Amino acid sequence: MNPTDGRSDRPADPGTVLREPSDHAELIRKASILTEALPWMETYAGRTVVIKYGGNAMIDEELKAAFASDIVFMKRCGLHPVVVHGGGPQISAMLDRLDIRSEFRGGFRVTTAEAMEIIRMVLVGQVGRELVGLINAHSPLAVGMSGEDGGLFTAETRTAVVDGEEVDLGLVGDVVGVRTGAIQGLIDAGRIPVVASIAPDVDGVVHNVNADTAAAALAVALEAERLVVLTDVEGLYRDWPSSADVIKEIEASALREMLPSLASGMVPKMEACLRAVDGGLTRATISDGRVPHALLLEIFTNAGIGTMVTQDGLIRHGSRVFPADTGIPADELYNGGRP
Ligand SMILES: Nc1ncnc2c1ncn2[C@@H]1O[C@H](COP(=O)(O)OP(=O)(O)O)[C@@H](O)[C@H]1O
Ligand SMILES: CC(=O)N[C@@H](CCC(=O)OP(=O)(O)O)C(=O)O
Repeated sequence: MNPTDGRSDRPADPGTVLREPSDHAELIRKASILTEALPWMETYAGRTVVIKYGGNAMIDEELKAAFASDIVFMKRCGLHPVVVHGGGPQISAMLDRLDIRSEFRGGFRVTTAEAMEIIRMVLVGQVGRELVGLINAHSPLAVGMSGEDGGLFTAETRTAVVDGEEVDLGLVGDVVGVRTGAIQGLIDAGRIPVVASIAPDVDGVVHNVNADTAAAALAVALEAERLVVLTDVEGLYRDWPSSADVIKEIEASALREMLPSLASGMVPKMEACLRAVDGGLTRATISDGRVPHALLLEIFTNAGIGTMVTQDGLIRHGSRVFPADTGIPADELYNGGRP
């Protein structure tokens, strides 16, 4: 990408133009945004951040391009982004075109062997390819892979519980094993892994894994610093669908209590956040992927956006979350100190 893009309105010699006071205010505002980002860059430098990019947040071309540039921005700031993508709407569209019926139970797609072939084709051959292309339009950093590559994921067939009853989902899997070697190799080589959420079981039978589930399993296995799930709502609503009251922050135990009352796509998402914090991440966030550059706002600003799920017993200072028993003065923590 041409680094002078967006600067074409700049005078050839900025020194010849006396800027209006309002320009100064605008410039100071821009500078303050950059300085706000600095402690976050320091905190996250060299750290792995797993980002789940949901199919519903992927249907707008401009948003997709903004997402790709955010990922490259993170990489250039010294973070190690790892993308796990969904593709639910894209899978549904292709299954419809081919006249293959599919339904969701408890937030998971009931998957026949026939549907599985299409799901694999759409996730690996279509959605993943497109994301890799969008990132690589900036720099050739992204490498696509799926849970089948390098033995990344091992799946086990899972069921769902709907209205207290166990439901058979067909070839839907949970991730029971993660071999991080291939991903770590890519990270070490300066690449950005872009992962499709399908996975073979021990017999090599490929399963359809919800992308939130896959992202959480990968974040835990990589001992990632953050899991950010981008979706098509502002966050977790308290009384959805009757209210749009977004829960800004919730501890794992409170979320566990809320889980049985959640509906549709939020079930795998919140299960995934719990899995991440139970597995050692201090927090996992659901952010609104419909907001351009939501990822930058979540990672590099003090306020962040969306719903943050934290381990129990964490304290907050600003929007940063640290274990309560670190004994480190809050001011030090706020300035980028790590427990
Ligand atoms: N409590 C809730 N708060 C927010 N959204 C909810 C809630 N319960 C169910 N949902 C639904 O979950 C959807 C997000 O899940 P999903 O469609 O699978 O997204 P994605 O494609 O990003 O994985 C929302 O669009 C909303 O319809
Ligand atoms: C088992 C299951 O439901 N798998 C999902 C996989 C894709 C996905 O998770 O896509 P989103 O993130 O866009 O929802 C599906 O078939 O739709």
